Amino acid sequence: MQAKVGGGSERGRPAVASQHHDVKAIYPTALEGLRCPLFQQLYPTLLSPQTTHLSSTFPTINMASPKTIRWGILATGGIAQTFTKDLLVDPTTRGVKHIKHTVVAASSSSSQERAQAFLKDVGAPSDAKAYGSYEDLVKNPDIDIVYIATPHSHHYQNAMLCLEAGKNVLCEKAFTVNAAQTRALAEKAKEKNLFLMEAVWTRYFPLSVYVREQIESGRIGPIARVFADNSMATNPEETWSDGKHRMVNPELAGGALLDLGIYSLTWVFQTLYHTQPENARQPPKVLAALKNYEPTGAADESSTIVLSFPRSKEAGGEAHAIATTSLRVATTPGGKDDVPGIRIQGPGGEIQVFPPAYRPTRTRIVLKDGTVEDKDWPQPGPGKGSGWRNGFGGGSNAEGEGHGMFWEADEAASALVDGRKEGKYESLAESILIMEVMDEVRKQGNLTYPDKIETTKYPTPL
Ligand SMILES: NC(=O)C1=CN([C@@H]2O[C@H](COP(=O)(O)OP(=O)(O)OC[C@H]3O[C@@H](n4cnc5c(N)ncnc54)[C@H](OP(=O)(O)O)[C@@H]3O)[C@@H](O)[C@H]2O)C=CC1
Ligand SMILES: O=C1OC[C@@H](O)[C@H](O)[C@H]1O
Repeated sequence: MQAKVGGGSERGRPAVASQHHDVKAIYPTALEGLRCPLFQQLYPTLLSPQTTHLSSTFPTINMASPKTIRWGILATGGIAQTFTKDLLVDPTTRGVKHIKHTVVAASSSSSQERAQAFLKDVGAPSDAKAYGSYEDLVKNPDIDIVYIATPHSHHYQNAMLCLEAGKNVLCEKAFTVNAAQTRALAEKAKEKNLFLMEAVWTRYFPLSVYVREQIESGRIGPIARVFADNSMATNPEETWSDGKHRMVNPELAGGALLDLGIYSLTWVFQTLYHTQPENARQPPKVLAALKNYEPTGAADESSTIVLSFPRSKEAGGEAHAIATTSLRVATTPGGKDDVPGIRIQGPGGEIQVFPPAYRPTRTRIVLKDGTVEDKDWPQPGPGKGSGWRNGFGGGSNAEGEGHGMFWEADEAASALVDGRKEGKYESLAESILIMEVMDEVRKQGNLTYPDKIETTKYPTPL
């Protein structure tokens, strides 16, 4: 039996970006919405029958004007370009009306000219400031939040610089080189009362929200096992023959694990860990095999991780996962998305997510009774998209799509508006736990990076 269901979009039909039900059809005005039975039951005294305008009840809420969040961009490389172009896509194209984003500054450690050229390339407002150092960027008083897009090796020092200067931070994955560094950043953010989030963009996709909801609804039963692969056949000796690229260079915390394996672990954690009630979440036991990339000595070319999550009997008992990553072999050798790199299995069936694991646009649910539900999750966009193309692993945006980095930016901006200090789909504690798992994998595989990038001493020149 083949079924097509709502949310996402059915194969071959136009995109439906939002997961929300059509509340407007039921409650045509916000005031009527607040008079619904559930709201009345929860807040019986908030609205009197005489209330005719929301402004009399919530004088500070102006529903007509979105709050604009002012971003500073730290570094001007590949992903900084993609992120910033996505950031500047009008949020209403994805149904987001309560916030807007603007770019007020960018900085490059190479030169001020490079930062200026970056701002022009991404289409930033003409009055955005260009800086030739990260230190100058964080002094700008008009920045609400800094997006950090340097190699992993530099995240700790760069994020500390921002937090010390009183800036909120969205920092690219992998958060840091090790768990001790993420812990130190989390403590600093707490001390300074600042927002801090790891930019694991995939967690914020409507597709990920849907997968977690399917698990939480219990329709395939308690999840017993997850397979998650994020691998690319890159031919590293040829592509990065001088060994200096961040993917293979130990000085830049190179290797598959921190760059690609983080997504395999993201899928394991967001399905097996994050879907559990908070008080039931327990760290997994970890067994790992790591193959070193010989030409540069200290960077993994492949890592394979077996995880065992303790669970109560009522919650289905111990659950297992296998997370894999490689720079040598691919999840889908032909570059097509025909192999489900992610399989989330319960006694009632399985949820499959098709590659790439970091930017999937297709899911399939296969139930025990033979039901198959396919869905497409195209990224909404401005009609132009960010123009992203993956230089070494294949893959690109479909015509007219955004890249999808705006979802995490929306979450960071919403958190600033709400006064929250962490991302809602991955807390700092969960980021730290995932870093601990990666520490353990490196320990079992004898992989260490140079002291200057493993240290928590700040400042340390790199
Ligand atoms: N979420 C996602 O989909 C992706 C995330 N990433 C993450 O983003 C980060 C950056 O990756 P990517 O943009 O591909 O990398 P790039 O090499 O393209 O850019 C990194 C930038 O960091 C700055 N930088 C500062 N110090 C150094 C240094 N010693 N060596 C190299 N660059 C330096 C440079 O900018 P400047 O000269 O302006 O200072 C450089 O352009 C990584 O942590 C990676 O994991 C990467 C790709 C996709
Ligand atoms: O985050 C990422 O996703 C896409 C990959 O191409 C890239 O190497 C990685 O950093």
